[in-house]
Amino acid sequence: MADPQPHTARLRRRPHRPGRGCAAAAGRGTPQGQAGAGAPLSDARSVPSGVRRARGPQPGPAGLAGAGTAVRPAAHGLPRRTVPGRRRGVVRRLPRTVRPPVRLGDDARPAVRRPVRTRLREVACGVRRVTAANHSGDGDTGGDGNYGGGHGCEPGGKGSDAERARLAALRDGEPLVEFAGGSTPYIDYQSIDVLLSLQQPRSDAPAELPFYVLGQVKELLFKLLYEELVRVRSLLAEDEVWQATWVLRRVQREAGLLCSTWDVLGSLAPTEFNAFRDSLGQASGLQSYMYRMVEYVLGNKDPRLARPHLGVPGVAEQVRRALEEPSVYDAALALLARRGAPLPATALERDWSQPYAPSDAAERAWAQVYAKGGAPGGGPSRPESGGELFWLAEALADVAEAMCRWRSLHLLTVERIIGTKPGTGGTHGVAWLRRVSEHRFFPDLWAARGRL
Ligand code: HEM
Ligand SMILES: N[C@@H](CC(=O)c1ccccc1NC=O)C(=O)O
Repeated sequence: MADPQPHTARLRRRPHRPGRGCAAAAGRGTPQGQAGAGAPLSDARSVPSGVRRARGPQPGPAGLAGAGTAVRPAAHGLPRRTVPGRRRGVVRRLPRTVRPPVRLGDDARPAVRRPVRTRLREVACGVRRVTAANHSGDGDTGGDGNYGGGHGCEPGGKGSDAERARLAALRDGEPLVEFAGGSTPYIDYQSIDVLLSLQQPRSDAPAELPFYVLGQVKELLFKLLYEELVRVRSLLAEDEVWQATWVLRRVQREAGLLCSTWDVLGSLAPTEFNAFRDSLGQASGLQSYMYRMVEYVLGNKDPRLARPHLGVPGVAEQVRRALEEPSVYDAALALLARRGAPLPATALERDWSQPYAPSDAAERAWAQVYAKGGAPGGGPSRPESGGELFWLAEALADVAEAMCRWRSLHLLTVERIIGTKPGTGGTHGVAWLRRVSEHRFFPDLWAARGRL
């Protein structure tokens, strides 16, 4: 069987040695003592290879809560206060030093909203919760049905069908337009003001805003994918195969959404991108911890790529957990074993933080699933005949394919924009992306095709 995981296999043959060699970040800042040619820039602050020694405090709240609570250090490779630009001096904004958390405790709900910056600062200090509804519902609007109290429908609280029906009838279907407390329920629900304060391009180049916003959109989708996949893993562990399959159906669509963002980025002319590329310094999507966590939960475990995150308080713990926990694929294999597939212990009890080695037994097990699950004529069988594993296999294949598409589109778009130039993250660019896009999530599931 051809090795479907050239990347991880290569890593096994040639272990990473910190501080050796030099990155190929030709002309872009100061390389920081990287692994061999084409290896990405990572935090070279003497974190040894492996992931067991995280640096800094690690609050490590459950799930993703607390992600991004860190007060950020200066961007690598760039002076903290000035960002070199190509046109018109181009220093418009300073790098942010404060980020809001994703979720904090359910406390401290001030009745009046303060400016976003103040709130961000409070949030960063853990004083308040970003998503807390700030209305107390105390400003009665005098019976016109607008929020403000007296209707039992608190802006920050729960509504109900009956409540909404009463309100719509009372106002003859006119929208609610007055809200007490200096905010709207919409802002309060999704922290829209905070969200929309987080776009801070570093140059005046017109194409930087679309690049910036699309980058943020992708991060949100990575986060969503990660959370959904963690749920899939739990459902598989609980033998809730149909429910897991149902969530995977949605995950495929979410990954499709991720793919369509390349339509927009692909419209950037090389010259448009070059107009702000220097402002990026050594920042690279390769340093996306949310993406790394998605790769890990899907089962592509490469401990070396956790390293950039190990010095980031609040992030290190999450990345480490994603690396060390079983993946969705590990959970699927355990399920197959519980259903009688003869899988070796090496596939079922192993160090989850290490790359998965494709297995002939697993390949045969998936082939069995297709053989059993397929109705006469090759169609899917009915659930009661054990066909749920067939549906699961195809849902997993859908997600694997969607993620491969995302990577291929990335590769294609990058080739179109920067050609053969090195990446900002220290790699040879397209050559790195080509190699990582060869990886197949759930490799035995792909290999099983050759047996059917
Ligand atoms: C459109 C302009 C973009 C270019 C030219 C570009 C280029 C590159 C390059 C050259 C790499 C290899 C690492 C390096 O040396 O930097 C890379 C990696 C990566 N980029 Fe992009 N990228 C772009 C947009 C994005 C966007 C919008 C995202 C999504 C947030 C993204 C996510 C990633 C990820 C996750 C990796 C790591 C892939 C892996 O190692 O598995 N990139 N990119
Ligand atoms: N690696 C890219 C830059 C890049 O991907 C990037 C840089 C800063 C912030 C986000 C980035 N990518 C994903 O959103 C490059 O070589 O130009």
